[in-house]
Amino acid sequence: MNAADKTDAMVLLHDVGHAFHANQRGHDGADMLFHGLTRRLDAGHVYALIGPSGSGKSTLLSIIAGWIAPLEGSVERVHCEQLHWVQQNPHGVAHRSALDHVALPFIARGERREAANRHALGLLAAFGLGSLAMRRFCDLSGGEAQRLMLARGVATSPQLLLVDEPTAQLDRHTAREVNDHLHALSRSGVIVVIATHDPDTRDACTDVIDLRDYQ
Ligand SMILES: Nc1ncnc2c1ncn2[C@@H]1O[C@H](COP(=O)(O)OP(=O)(O)OP(=O)(O)O)[C@@H](O)[C@H]1O
Repeated sequence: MNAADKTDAMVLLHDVGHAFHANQRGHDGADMLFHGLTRRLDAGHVYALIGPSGSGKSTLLSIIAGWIAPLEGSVERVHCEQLHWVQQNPHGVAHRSALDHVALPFIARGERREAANRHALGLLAAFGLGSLAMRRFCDLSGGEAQRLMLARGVATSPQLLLVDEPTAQLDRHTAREVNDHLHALSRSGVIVVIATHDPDTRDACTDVIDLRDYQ
């Protein structure tokens, strides 16, 4: 997928607020995790979702995904039929190649193996994994495996890609390898939201949502 495939998908957050516990409610939002969050999320943008630990980043990802109903406000997902969530810890099939991991979503959508491999190789290259296409998942480094998960996420052709702390488990050098390739996400034409503590990840994104602005 590239910018030419950009969709008119969007997510509209209307005055969204959330609290899990009764004692977080009822003080005009003062004790909410966050409140009053109104934003429009557009395709082709990569949003860094930042804020201190416990401020509600993962919670907001789940609200955007529709897995948690916000206590206040509402979320409109327009043309967002397909979403993909990239977890903190890369999960793959140990003895399958990197290429297999990214080609499979194309094959599942009905592409023949040759076309699926061609599309998968394009995505692997975009995430700096072109030379590792035939390497088994179990032989990839942590940073390579995380980039593979991002490439596979794009391969599933979602309108909405949610990424939870992609560099949290990585050392600085490996984290930089991941951050250096995040621009490939903005070219994917997908709405991407990345919860992160990493200032380099934040800087690699096109937009920032800082939960401190909604406390
Ligand atoms: N299902 C739940 N029930 C009750 N409380 C919850 C639930 N999920 C999260 N919380 C609480 O809500 C707060 C926000 O959690 P969340 O995981 O969204 O924060 P975060 O900003 O992603 O944190 P971190 O940066 O440490 O991952 C925390 O105090 C957490 O304990």
